Amino acid sequence: MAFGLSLVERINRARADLRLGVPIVLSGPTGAAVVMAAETATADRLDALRAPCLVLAITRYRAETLKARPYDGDLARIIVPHDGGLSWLRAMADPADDLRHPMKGPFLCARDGKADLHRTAIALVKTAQLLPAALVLENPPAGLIDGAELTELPFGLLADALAQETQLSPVVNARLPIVASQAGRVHIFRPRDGGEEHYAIEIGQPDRAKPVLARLHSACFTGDVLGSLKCDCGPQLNAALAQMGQEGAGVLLYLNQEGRGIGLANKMRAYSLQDQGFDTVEANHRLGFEDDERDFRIGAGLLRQMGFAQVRLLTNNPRKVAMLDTHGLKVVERVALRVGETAQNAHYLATKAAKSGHLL
Ligand SMILES: Nc1nc2c(ncn2[C@@H]2O[C@H](COP(=O)(O)OP(=O)(O)OP(=O)(O)O)[C@@H](O)[C@H]2O)c(=O)[nH]1
Ligand SMILES: [Zn+2]
Repeated sequence: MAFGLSLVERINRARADLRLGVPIVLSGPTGAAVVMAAETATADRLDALRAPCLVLAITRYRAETLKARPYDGDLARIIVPHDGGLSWLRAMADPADDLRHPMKGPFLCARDGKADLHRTAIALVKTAQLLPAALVLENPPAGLIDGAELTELPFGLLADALAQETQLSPVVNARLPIVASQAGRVHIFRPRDGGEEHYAIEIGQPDRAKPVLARLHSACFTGDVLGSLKCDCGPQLNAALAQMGQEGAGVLLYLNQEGRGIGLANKMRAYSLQDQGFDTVEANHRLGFEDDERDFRIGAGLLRQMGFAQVRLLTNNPRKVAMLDTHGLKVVERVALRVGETAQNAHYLATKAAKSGHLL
């Protein structure tokens, strides 16, 4: 069975399928369910799935915006109406036109039976960085999936597998002199689950026996690369590296968790909603996401793997401090990082302080 796929490998295949618009199958002892991401569904595949019990699973945040009943607490199961076509589906998943077409209901929401399968379907779609909305057809007719060669996942093992801490392996490291320091070194780490690679920029040779000046920086293409004035990421990145350069030692983790973990496409959807007047937290919620979808365990794991046990953490985000503390890193000091305030990001920073607990 050398070529038999492990669960992690199958989950990754499923993720790629969902991005392609290909359905996947979740199977358990009581039967199977077909799952397809709303964002990438095609008209013919939606028609193939059509049945009276076809459900669109969305998170409670999206349900609140749509005024649908989240009977399952954290999610709602909306029965797909018989005339609900692709444009209905897209409008349910994507809030871009909510303001132009505010009333999409009334909706019929399922409340019988369990929602575990739907919860897992949404979690899978999220990890594919698609809009968090999934079509779920339980007990599909045999003819629909037989011979279709769809990726099949054992439903019972999925929730645990998805919640597991990402294991990262070092790939390579090489010297990289940068403006902040001649003694820079970039390390590349690759997750064993086929997900995003993450990077560590080590400045100097930090003493592993002492607290290291550290930053967990989340990727921000718009801020780090383009010099966006909507956030403070670019100046924070440069200021953190500059301080490490001045002190002669430090480590900056560049975590590929763009858009607080929702991916660049979804972040730009959030920006488009911000253009309609919503703040950064409201925009995430209207899309159906939590305000922060990042897994900070990745940063903790990387620091531990690099031999660090204590940090002086450059951040204004108390959640980062708390997460490191609970995952084996002692934060001996929080070092404030307040740079890059502009007229354009004042509201964004104020929202993070008011709603996400950021320290001023
Ligand atoms: N979803 C979403 N993500 C955003 C928005 N603005 C910036 N980001 C992302 O937010 C992340 C910024 O994270 P960090 O720089 O770690 O900031 P933080 O959590 O405020 O913590 P500190 O900077 O350490 O204080 C990056 O991944 C950005 O891409 C936004 O309006 N919506
Ligand atoms: Zn940014």
